Amino acid sequence: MSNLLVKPSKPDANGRIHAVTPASAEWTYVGFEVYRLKSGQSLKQQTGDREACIVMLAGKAHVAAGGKDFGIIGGRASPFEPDPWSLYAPARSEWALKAETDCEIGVCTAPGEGKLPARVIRPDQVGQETRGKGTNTRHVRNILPETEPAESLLVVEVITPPGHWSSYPPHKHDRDALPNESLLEETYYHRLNPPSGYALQRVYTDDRSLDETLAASDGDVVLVPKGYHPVGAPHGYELYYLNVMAGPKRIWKFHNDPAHEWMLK
Ligand SMILES: O=C(O)C[C@@H](O)[C@H](O)C(=O)CO
Repeated sequence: MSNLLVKPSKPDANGRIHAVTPASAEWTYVGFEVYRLKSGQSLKQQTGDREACIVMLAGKAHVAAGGKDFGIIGGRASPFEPDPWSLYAPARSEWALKAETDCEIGVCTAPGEGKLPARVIRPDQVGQETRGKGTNTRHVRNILPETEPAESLLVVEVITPPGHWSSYPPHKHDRDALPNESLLEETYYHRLNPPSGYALQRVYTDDRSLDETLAASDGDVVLVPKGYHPVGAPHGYELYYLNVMAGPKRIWKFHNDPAHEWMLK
């Protein structure tokens, strides 16, 4: 199986089903974990030299970070529902969470020094946009875009309707060459509705030294260390994904594959 496709494991004692680290992904910046917690279960982490954005994929939890109690956040029953709640925890701090209901939680991390205060990111602070035309239409929720404070993390979730494509036409961001392109590693956490479906994701470079087409099932993570990374949702299956991006500069500047850029005109 491809090294770019990461299957969920059985939940460990803390409910963790994914633990992507810079070491496991063989890259430098992005870390990503998923926890499935039972109501009443608790979680606590020191952030160390990384900042964290804890996304409530589903369920409600009582949260605290940076010595501050933020009360109960969350509420949606699944990530296919709108209105994500998240918690930002700076580097060199501690965050804690107690599940008020069964929860699914994404922990997105990237390097930081601890320059910013902890905060809750409420649904009304999340910019929503619909991108594309026809079967390229998809719905984007900008949880932590470059216009909002963080040191290196970028976090976004996307709903791709059945039969549609997203991250399309194919684009890449793998060269530290601003103002034309930025270098950002990226993870995709895929969920399918209904869960028996799969998404198809291709990851490829111009010279095709990397060219893989992956079938991502519900709960899989796809790693995008470099290259173009379009995604298709087959007929009958709605696709949700959570993207985490980070690199040397906190700017999302992508480059479209010239072979397919014509469709934007
Ligand atoms: O517009 C989309 O379809 C989402 C993508 O931009 C996705 O967030 C991504 O690939 C970021 O590089």
